[in-house]
Amino acid sequence: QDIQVQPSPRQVNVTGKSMAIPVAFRLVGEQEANPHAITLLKQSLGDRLGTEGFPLYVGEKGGRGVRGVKRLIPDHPEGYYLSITDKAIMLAGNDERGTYYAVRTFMQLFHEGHLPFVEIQDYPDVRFRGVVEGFYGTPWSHEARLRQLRFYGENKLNTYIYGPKDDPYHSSPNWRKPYPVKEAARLAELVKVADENEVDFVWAIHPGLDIRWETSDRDSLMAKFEHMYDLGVRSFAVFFDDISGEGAKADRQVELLNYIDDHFVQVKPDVTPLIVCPTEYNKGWVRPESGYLATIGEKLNPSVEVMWTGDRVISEITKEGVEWIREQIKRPSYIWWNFPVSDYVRDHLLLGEVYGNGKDIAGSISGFVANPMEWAEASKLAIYCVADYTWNMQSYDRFRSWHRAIRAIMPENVEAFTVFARHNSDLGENVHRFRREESVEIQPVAERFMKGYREGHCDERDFLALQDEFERVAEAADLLLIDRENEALIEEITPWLHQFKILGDAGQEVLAMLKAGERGDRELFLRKYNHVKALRKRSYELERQFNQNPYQPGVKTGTTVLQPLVLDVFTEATERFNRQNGTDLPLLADYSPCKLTTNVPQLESLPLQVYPNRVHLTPLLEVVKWPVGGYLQLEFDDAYRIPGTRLNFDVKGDLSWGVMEVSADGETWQTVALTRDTRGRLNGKWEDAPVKFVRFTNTGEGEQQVYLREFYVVFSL
Ligand SMILES: C=CCNC1=N[C@@H]2[C@@H](O)[C@H](O)[C@@H](CO)O[C@@H]2S1
Repeated sequence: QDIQVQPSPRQVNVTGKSMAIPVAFRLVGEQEANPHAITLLKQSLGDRLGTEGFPLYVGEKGGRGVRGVKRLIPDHPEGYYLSITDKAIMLAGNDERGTYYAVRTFMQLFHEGHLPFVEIQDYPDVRFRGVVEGFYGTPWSHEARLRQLRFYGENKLNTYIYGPKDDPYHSSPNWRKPYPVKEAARLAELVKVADENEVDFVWAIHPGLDIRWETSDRDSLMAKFEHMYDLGVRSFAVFFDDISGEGAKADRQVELLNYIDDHFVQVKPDVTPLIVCPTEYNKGWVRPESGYLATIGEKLNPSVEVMWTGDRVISEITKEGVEWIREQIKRPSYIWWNFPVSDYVRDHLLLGEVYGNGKDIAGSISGFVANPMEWAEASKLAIYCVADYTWNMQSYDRFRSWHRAIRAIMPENVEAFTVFARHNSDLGENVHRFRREESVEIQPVAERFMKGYREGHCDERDFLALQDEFERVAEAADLLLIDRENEALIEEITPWLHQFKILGDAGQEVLAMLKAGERGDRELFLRKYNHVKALRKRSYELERQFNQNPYQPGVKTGTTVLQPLVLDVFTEATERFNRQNGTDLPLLADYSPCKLTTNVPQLESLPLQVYPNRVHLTPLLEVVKWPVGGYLQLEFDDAYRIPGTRLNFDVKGDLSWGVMEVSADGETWQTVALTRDTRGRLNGKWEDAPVKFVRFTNTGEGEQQVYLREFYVVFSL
């Protein structure tokens, strides 16, 4: 039988034979072996484990128990040798963590009451593997973190980096302060559970927003690290990302990091290498003239790990890309992979396969950690696949891994969760232009069917296939809504499950409406027409009710294939009905009264949030570099009054370099006076003749670095 072990082991030799699981095991090596490995064994074997019975040897290279197989143990960090024969079981680690991983693998080999005779030699491709809780948005809860750490133990991930942007003790204003008692106790518990699961708990600090390059702040940072050390933390990181101004200076950063390395990390006996998240953390943001990366490469202690997100903020990691950055920073990079993070597309769930990263990058990276969604349980799908990919890249198979992840996370509802995940994986339009495949199997059917329908014929086979898919969508939503095996996951995705149910119903009904139209059954057509409109309205209301955040409020599902199909069929069938019957039933307008044009590179594909009388620009998390002459322009489909407009760039000082103007024709422009309110936001309004254009331009002397915190325009006829 083929051995199903997660992550996929490197070298497996099976003999095809197996034995019944012994009723008792004689454990050899308990005193010397990694105690967490022993604890795990006891948990899984229970009272079968004792001093009599089938010999079970456990221990690290050099230990008495595993003396005989010393040369079979892979000489790599966290490597292990495992063998099961009719004589004995051997679980031998190259180091303590290797022994723990040998036990993790051993536990997966019990199935159908048999133990296969097998020999495994295994070790990971990537040294540091895991997750960085580094997203904007609601930080994970304490319980969610505890579940994550146990999940990492099961999947041989050895790193969890704590760096939630919205934790005020990680970032400004309280990075200088110790945690309050309650939070401190919870962090101490996380460190303990991480340890039990052989996970390095890395505590990160994000001081760059307001750090002053003086000894007082340096001492504050050192004191905070001492405070975290006292809580049990043995791994540390400093994040200098998403900042501008003083905090972004490379030589200052390097001076501080080397000081921390020399006076803290290197002097404590048990602290792992310091990790830094640089300000220029992707190739798209590198300014050769700034010499930032050169300073890092030449002056930063070689023992410090440097994080990197790839060619862009959100990007696939390629061999060429990691070799380029390795040249710049004079060391392997520690990849911060921005997937499945969704803090820039918060109305979407990213449940698709993990793909696009090179299988040949292991030699040029020291770490690979995934930045997840604020939905901890839902992120486990991608995290499971990252565990498989980073442990054994060459054997990684994106579909096999994704399918096994679903089985691991929702064993009671594999089919339903597969349908749900299949149609909730793309991001839709977004400022980073990062997209993922979605609804891959049904997409060609939908495209072919719609093309044929527009040409006047309705392919019966495709019709039935689409109807079947929408039925499966509706079934999956209901099955998952009542699922009790993973309540934390269902709680996270419930808004999307309701939306998914509506989508399944709407799809079936719009196809029934099409059929009624084909048969000339007016009465039935109108019934279906009204039902689909009702479903669309329910969907719209659901969007207004759940997941309200200032960035991408709402609940999107099936946005790449299924939703557009429902809209296309509805529009086509309704237009036909109107022509045949001389009626003018309204279509489901998805038009937008406003479009954005800009010459500021980072704003190019910025989605707009359009409401009945307001249009919002999606706020950005990163620093926006606004060049001289850079403008951002909204063009409306009609002339409107502008009773209010607001912008907030979160910059100190005044905004004398910028001007807001309106125009009726795009030729002649009038300036809109802006007044600053108590929270530093600039407000304006235009009450004269209605206008079609609103724009904001940098008319100053130099490039400006701003945060696009808020920019909206209220318009009314
Ligand atoms: C290597 C450093 C990466 N630092 C980053 N900080 C930001 C993260 O906090 C965001 O979650 C992520 C996605 O919006 O974008 C950049 S990535």
